[in-house]
Amino acid sequence: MPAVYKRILLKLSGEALMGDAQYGIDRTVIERIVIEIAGVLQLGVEVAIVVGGGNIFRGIKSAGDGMDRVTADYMGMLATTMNALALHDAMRRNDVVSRVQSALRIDQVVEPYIRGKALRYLEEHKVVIFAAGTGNPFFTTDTAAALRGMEMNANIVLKATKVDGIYTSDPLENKEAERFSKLTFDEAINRNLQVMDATALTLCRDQKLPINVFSIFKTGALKRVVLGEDEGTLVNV
Ligand SMILES: Nc1ncnc2c1ncn2[C@@H]1O[C@H](COP(=O)(O)OP(=O)(O)OP(=O)(O)O)[C@@H](O)[C@H]1O
Ligand SMILES: O=c1ccn([C@@H]2O[C@H](COP(=O)(O)O)[C@@H](O)[C@H]2O)c(=O)[nH]1
Repeated sequence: MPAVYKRILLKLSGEALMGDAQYGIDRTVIERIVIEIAGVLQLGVEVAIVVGGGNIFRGIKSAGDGMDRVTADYMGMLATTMNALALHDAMRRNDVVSRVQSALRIDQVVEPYIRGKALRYLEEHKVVIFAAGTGNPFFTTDTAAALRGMEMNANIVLKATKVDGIYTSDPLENKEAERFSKLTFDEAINRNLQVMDATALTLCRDQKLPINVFSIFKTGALKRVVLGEDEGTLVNV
């Protein structure tokens, strides 16, 4: 069966990378994610990735603890860069060719974000991992995923997270919550469902870029989404 999307922007939650631990990166989890990604590359799909940083550092929490918000946000963006490097390394070990581009300049470590170069890598079927979010404080990696998704002319943003879709309320806190299989952007925004930030949803709505929220822990789920099967929650106009 052919893939229904030629190019995807995969948003990987930082928290998903820590598995059952309280923080950091679980090597087994990251290896499993790389194998799932390799599966969709085999279908000929071009893969761009934005990785979160919640497993290492979340700016808004530290700002709440008294730290300067902008400083905390820069630390958060650096945390996403650590995750990007870990992912890049796991890909190398599994013979998946990838490149990391950072929205903040740290040239000795990774190359800077250059749109044309990223597009070329994707055309060459190299995975491009975008680090440091948007490069601006007061944003999130969900918004970076929407932004890079649009810049890369991706067909869809796939939010890979710990839960298998969007629910009426957080399923990790409310066992009675029910999953939506489809939602419009307006429904997702107006219901304030908290699974993705409103800036990201609004950007995707305005550019008519669909989103699918699915579980990265469910084996084969990424492939099923790419094949257009009923998996996770699809948000569309
Ligand atoms: N209505 C809802 N439906 C589904 N999940 C929800 C909902 N409300 C809150 N959540 C929570 O949102 C989480 C998804 O966000 P995620 O952990 O991917 O955060 P993130 O900030 O994008 O990632 P990171 O860990 O990189 O900071 C889910 O794990 C779930 O617990
Ligand atoms: O564009 C961006 C992206 C992220 N940040 C900061 O990084 C952390 C981690 O990102 P998550 O999306 O929460 O995984 C975030 O809390 C921000 O502090 C940013 O400032 N700008």
